[in-house]
Order: sequence, then structure tokens, then C-alpha cells
Amino acid sequence: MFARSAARSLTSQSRLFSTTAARLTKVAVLGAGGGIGQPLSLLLKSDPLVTSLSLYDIRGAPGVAADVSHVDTGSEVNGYAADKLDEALEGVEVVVIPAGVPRKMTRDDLFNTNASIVRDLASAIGRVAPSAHVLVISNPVNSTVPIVASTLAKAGVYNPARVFGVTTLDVVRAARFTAGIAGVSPAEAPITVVGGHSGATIVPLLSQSTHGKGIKGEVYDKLVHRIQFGGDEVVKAKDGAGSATLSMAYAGAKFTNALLRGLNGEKGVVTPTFVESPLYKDQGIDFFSSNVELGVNGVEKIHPLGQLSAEEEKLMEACLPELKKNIEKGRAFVESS
Ligand SMILES: NC(=O)C1=CN([C@@H]2O[C@H](COP(=O)(O)OP(=O)(O)OC[C@H]3O[C@@H](n4cnc5c(N)ncnc54)[C@H](O)[C@@H]3O)[C@@H](O)[C@H]2O)C=CC1
Ligand SMILES: O=C([O-])CC(=O)C(=O)O
Repeated sequence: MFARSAARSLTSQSRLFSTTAARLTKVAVLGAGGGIGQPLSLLLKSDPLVTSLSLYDIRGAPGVAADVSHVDTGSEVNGYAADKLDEALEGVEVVVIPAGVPRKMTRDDLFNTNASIVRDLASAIGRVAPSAHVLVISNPVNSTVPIVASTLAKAGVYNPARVFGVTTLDVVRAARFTAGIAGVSPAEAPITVVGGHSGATIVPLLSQSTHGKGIKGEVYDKLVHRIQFGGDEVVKAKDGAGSATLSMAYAGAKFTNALLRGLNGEKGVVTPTFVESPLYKDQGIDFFSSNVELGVNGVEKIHPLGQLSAEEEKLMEACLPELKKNIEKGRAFVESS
């Protein structure tokens, strides 16, 4: 079912999973009973690089685990009820967090509910699995990632190479939408998306893409808007029933597979992700999404942005102040907790 392939970047491949080696990896999903958590758990059960899957939620995880465990792949699956968080985290190397509420309005509206959920989960990770790699899906990502980092730092176990905001859905959308305009396969139209994960903080670098660089004028403006506000399309279409879940599960599984490939020693695994980054530290922005090489230690190398077009410079001007505010809000929440 899954093809083996030579090392190559995540953004240049269309297959969901790719593997070059086998190594024992225990992965936990916190929020496994939710709209993202359930399909994500199924996809991770299908990933040959996952050998053990630990599913936790305050509601319904044992049922999801029993269901997913019948899938005929090698990994073992265990489900944990609300009071079993510590057990769920034991021996885990990779923790994926889609726990929390989805939005009705803006992602920032979620802050009040999700900030404490993410902080408490990070605190348990710091206690039970302090060297785990933590992949944050819960919104607002621009704030929840600093919350995880600050919580782990408070516990004295923060390793910046091991905390990631999952921005892969922006990358997936950018490739899909650009390919639609260019009339090519999305696999031929990888787009680097940088910045953060909400509206104006999402900056697609179309000028660096073979099929994106020729898109100009109104078509360009509409494409950028669609990439930045793709989440709104889904929220609107679901009409009160939540936000993107299936495409996010796909994106979450894709990023997890990329990290597992890196942890396995595969070289050249490069994809955008929101991490502690030197790129805009001089402007007081400590977290930023850009192309990152993933390796045995998690973050191996943060790539420079490369040449930006005049339009992208303008997008970046709008991105940076908003991103800075979002990051500060996350940090301040942990400081005052
Ligand atoms: N990073 C990204 O690109 C995206 C992020 N999201 C975000 O992912 C999050 C989850 O979205 P959905 O799955 O649609 O929501 P959902 O409401 O369907 O599922 C969330 C799950 O989290 C569980 N939960 C709540 N508190 C918990 C806790 N303390 N510990 C463990 N589990 C807990 C709930 O019981 C529920 O099963 C939202 O914050 C959403 O905004 C959604 C799409 C894309
Ligand atoms: O729009 C939302 O709230 C969910 C999300 O992050 C996305 O779809 O990109």
C-alpha cells in the first residue's frame, strides 16, 4: 500500500506516507475523540512508522481506540479515558494535540477555552514525557505554540527543537489551489507558506514556485486570499458544525509522517512548521513558520526565507505585528497562570 522512496522534501511529494526505515515510535493523540482526532488516529494507524498509538480524550477515546485497533496494520492501539492522561503519555515520543474547541468566529475567539486546555496538556507532557516531540494543532496556533513552549520552560524541560505548530493545512491548501489555477497536479505545485496560522499571518511564497510565480493581478490577489482564509470557507460551509477536520487530519498525518521520517534519520525532509525561530527575533518575534529540516533531533535546520517579491514583502508587513501580538498573548497567559 505504501511506496518506499528516497529522501525528498514533504512539499514535493503528493503521497501521504513515505518511509525508508523502521524504528519503534509511540505516538499519542490528545483529543482523539474529536472531529480531527478520529480521522487523524485512523491515518496514524495506517502509517508504517507508527508502532504504538496512544489515544486520549476527555470523552470517547477508548471507543475510538477499539474501532481503529481492528485495522490490519502492525501498530498496537490503546485508548485512555479522561482520568488516564499520565498513562496515555507514558513512553511516548511524539504527541499530537488536536484537543480543544473549533471556532465559530475568529480563531482568536478560541483563546479563552483552548489556552488552558493546551497549557494543562503541556504540563502533563512536561511531567510524564518531557523529551517528547509536541505537535500542536489546537487553535489559535500562533498563541498555543508559545503556551506549550512557556509551560515546558516553566517545568524546566523546554527543548525548542521539539515543539511544532502544525501549519501543514496551509501548505496543502496552497498546493491544491495553485495547481487548480495552473492546471497541473498539486504534487507539481509545492508552495512554501510562512508566518503563522491565521488570516494575514499566513504568507504564501508564490514567487518561489514554478507554477505560482506566473500568477499575477486579480488572480494572484484572490489566490492569496483563499490560502489565507481557506479555513473560513470550511467554517461557512459547515454552517455552525465546526471547522476543517478531514483535510486537517490529512495534513496532521502528513506532518507527523515527515517528523517520523526525520527522527528515523532520513535526510532532506523539509517542510514549513511554526517553531521557535531566529528569523524575526530581532523584531521581537520568537516563533515563526518557515521551511524547516526535520531530523533525528526534531528541528535540524531552519531555512532562510529566500527572495521575496514586492507583494510578499507587503504581506509580511501585515503578518508580523499580528503574529507578535498573538505570541505575546500566549506567553502572557502562561506567565499569569
Ligand atoms: N492547525 C490547524 O491547521 C487547524 C487547527 N484546528 C483546531 O483543532 C482543534 C480541534 O478541532 P476539532 O477536532 O474540529 O474539534 P472537536 O470539538 O471536534 O474535537 C476536540 C476534541 O478535544 C477534546 N478535548 C477537549 N478538552 C480536552 C482535554 N483537556 N484533553 C483532551 N481532549 C480534550 C474534546 O472532547 C473533543 O473530542 C480546534 O482548536 C481547531 O480550531 C482545526 C483545523 C485546522
Ligand atoms: O479555520 C479554522 O478555525 C480551522 C483552521 O485552522 C483551518 O481550517 O485552517
